[in-house]
Amino acid sequence: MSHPLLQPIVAPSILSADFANLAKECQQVLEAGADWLHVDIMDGNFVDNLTIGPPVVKSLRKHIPSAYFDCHLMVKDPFKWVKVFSQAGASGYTFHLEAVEPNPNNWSKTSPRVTSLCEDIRYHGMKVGISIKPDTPWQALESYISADLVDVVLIMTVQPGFGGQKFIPETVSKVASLRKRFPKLNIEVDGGIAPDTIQQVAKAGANIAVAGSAIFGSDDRQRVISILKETLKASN
Ligand SMILES: O=C(CO)[C@@H](O)[C@H](O)COP(=O)(O)O
Repeated sequence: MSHPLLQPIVAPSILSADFANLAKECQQVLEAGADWLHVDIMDGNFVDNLTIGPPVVKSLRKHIPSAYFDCHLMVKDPFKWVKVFSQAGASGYTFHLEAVEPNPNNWSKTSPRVTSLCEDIRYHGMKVGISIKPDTPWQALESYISADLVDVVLIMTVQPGFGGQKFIPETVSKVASLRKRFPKLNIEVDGGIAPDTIQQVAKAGANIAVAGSAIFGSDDRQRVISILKETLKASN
């Protein structure tokens, strides 16, 4: 039952939207062709920034009942928020491997904590995502994907914490290795994704692109979304 989503998807990161007009901004990018809304949840602990919490997702869900809210939890304790985000209306719940298993020496093993978190997310009716930072090897995810515990893998192409950073090209080889190993896996990339960087990640095998500043900072959001989508389509 995993990987039912595999298709080109563009997910604007609402972190770069005008928060005072958030519902309108979300509706506008969806009308401009976006597939998902990417919601960056930061707790000022796992990363040095504080952003959106469950009440915001709940309000947005009320205004936009049909949207796919792709929630990216950059938080120290992702176990704590599963139920509350599910009740708020999150569609996908992506946590960081490094938050659950901070010791790199354990990344070659299967962590029962990671397994049980994946199961809990599914139990609460959300798609399961695991994210890794730029320096974390893709192999750390291998056993969870093989065990069919994961719907989406989120490869950070910048250090998590802030929008508007420069894309890290060294992350592209991780996408390529994952695609080679798992031809049907949903691979999402996030950070510095724009019309001038999408080509390399799409060619490497990413099928889901998150973009914040490139979309919300543009005068022609529809055009940016279309370039990202067409580039993903051409490579998938
Ligand atoms: O998760 C994060 C940052 O931690 C991202 O979702 C960024 O918010 C994407 O923003 P851009 O790099 O596209 O501006």
